[in-house]
Amino acid sequence: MRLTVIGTGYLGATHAACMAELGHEVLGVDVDPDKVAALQAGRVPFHEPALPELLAKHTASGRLRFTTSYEEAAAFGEVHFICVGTPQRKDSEGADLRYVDSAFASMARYAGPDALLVGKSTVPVGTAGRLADTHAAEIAWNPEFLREGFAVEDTLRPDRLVLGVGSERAEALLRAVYAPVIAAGTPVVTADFPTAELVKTAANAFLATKISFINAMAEVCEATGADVSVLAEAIGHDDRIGKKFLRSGVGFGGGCLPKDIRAFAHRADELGVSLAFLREVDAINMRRRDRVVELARELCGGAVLGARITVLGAAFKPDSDDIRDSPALNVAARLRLDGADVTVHDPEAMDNARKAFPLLGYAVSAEEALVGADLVLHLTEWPQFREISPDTARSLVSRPRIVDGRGVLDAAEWVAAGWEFRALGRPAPGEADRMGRLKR
Ligand SMILES: NC(=O)C1=CN([C@@H]2O[C@H](COP(=O)(O)OP(=O)(O)OC[C@H]3O[C@@H](n4cnc5c(N)ncnc54)[C@H](O)[C@@H]3O)[C@@H](O)[C@H]2O)C=CC1
Ligand SMILES: O=C(O)[C@H]1O[C@H](OP(=O)(O)OP(=O)(O)OC[C@H]2O[C@@H](n3ccc(=O)[nH]c3=O)[C@H](O)[C@@H]2O)[C@H](O)[C@@H](O)[C@@H]1O
Repeated sequence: MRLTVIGTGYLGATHAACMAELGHEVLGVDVDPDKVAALQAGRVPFHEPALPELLAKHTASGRLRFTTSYEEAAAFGEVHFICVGTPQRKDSEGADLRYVDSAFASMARYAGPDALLVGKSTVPVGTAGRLADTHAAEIAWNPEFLREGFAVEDTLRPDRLVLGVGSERAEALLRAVYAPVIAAGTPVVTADFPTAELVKTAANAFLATKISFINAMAEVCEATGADVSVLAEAIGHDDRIGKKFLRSGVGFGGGCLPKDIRAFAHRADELGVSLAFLREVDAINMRRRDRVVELARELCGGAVLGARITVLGAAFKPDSDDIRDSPALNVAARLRLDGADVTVHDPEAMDNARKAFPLLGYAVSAEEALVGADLVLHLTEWPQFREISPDTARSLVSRPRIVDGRGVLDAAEWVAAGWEFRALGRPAPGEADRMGRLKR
């Protein structure tokens, strides 16, 4: 089939390359000419494992092309996937739909009567219906559940496909697009527009809630001397709870979970339904960042003014260079504001971080970042950081003090190398002998 993908960011570029991998002829469209030029040259303008190989393969074969022209896109294919951004509005918690509205309007203007416009962006419930009422072209909604860092794998082998359709023809077209994925046994859920839209926001709300649940337990652990990592493991053994998304730490960030729970709570208010608990989920999440800042102050003797602080990590999660709402950079920037001399290192997100936070210091390697540090904060769990030898690190810093904001470093190893070691939601190693006694 001949497909177009409108908006070629993290979602759209991945979707375009994966649709080519499924055997389709694909034309990607973006309003950003630099992005289009990079993609057309076979270069992915962000870090996403496995995507560069796929993009190079299909741009070289000519099966995948990119353009800035909607006119060309309308003439090219019949099914158009809309993957533009839906960031948080500047003036409220709600989603900014201007890019979605503009992409649908542009496509509807040029598209022929047989075109199917398929929304993939995450939108407030009711958006698809409103667009269907506004435009003559047929509309469908096919929300996306991929995770950054696993985007290609998640697109080619998703847990499920959700097809929000208003006609048998739309369903048949989408089933044809995804035929190889469906043939591999992927469950398909067909739904009306509002249900399809809600599946997406509900899934992200559930994931965010699970993370904040364990982080709220971390707060209770901190107040009692209990250990949240043991707690998470133990409750995770219950199949009904499961171990996934129970990693406590500095909390969730990124271009999706934070803005999606805010937009969902906002939309629910408009509908007269209370999703107030999502505001608590958000608040718990933001308190974890406060807690790291507070721990940094505590470890630096009450104030960070003048302290040299190393922040390991800038991306919102490993295997990504995405710094949107990154907990690591949020903490780093706040410490800088409090007068600390902050140096950041990240294996992939340095360019993006530098652009967004030019006042922070940056080091080309973790080792360079550690030199002379009074305090080390481990805030994005890149595998590379787990390989740092506590002994080597000890020889580089001024004062061996570390906060593990992701709960993955081996405390015993760091303590044995002479480090003062703190992790969120876990007793400091020296406190272990008080096991079984309540702190308060
Ligand atoms: N990043 C992710 O992992 C996932 C994102 N989503 C959702 O997908 C949507 C896109 O997210 P990202 O790809 O992360 O955003 P992004 O910001 O990386 O990409 C959006 C792209 O759309 C382009 N664009 C904006 N207006 C346009 C227009 N009128 N015509 C053509 N292109 C236009 C921008 O230049 C940009 O390249 C959002 O709704 C997001 O919530 C859903 C699942 C996963
Ligand atoms: O709508 C979206 O864009 C996507 O949002 C998330 O994907 P993503 O943001 O790429 O990354 P996640 O792996 O979900 O991690 C999100 C944040 O939660 C944090 N996290 C995750 C898991 C966990 O146990 N604890 C935890 O703090 C991560 O460090 C990261 O900051 C969802 O997992 C995807 O299904 C969804 O498609």
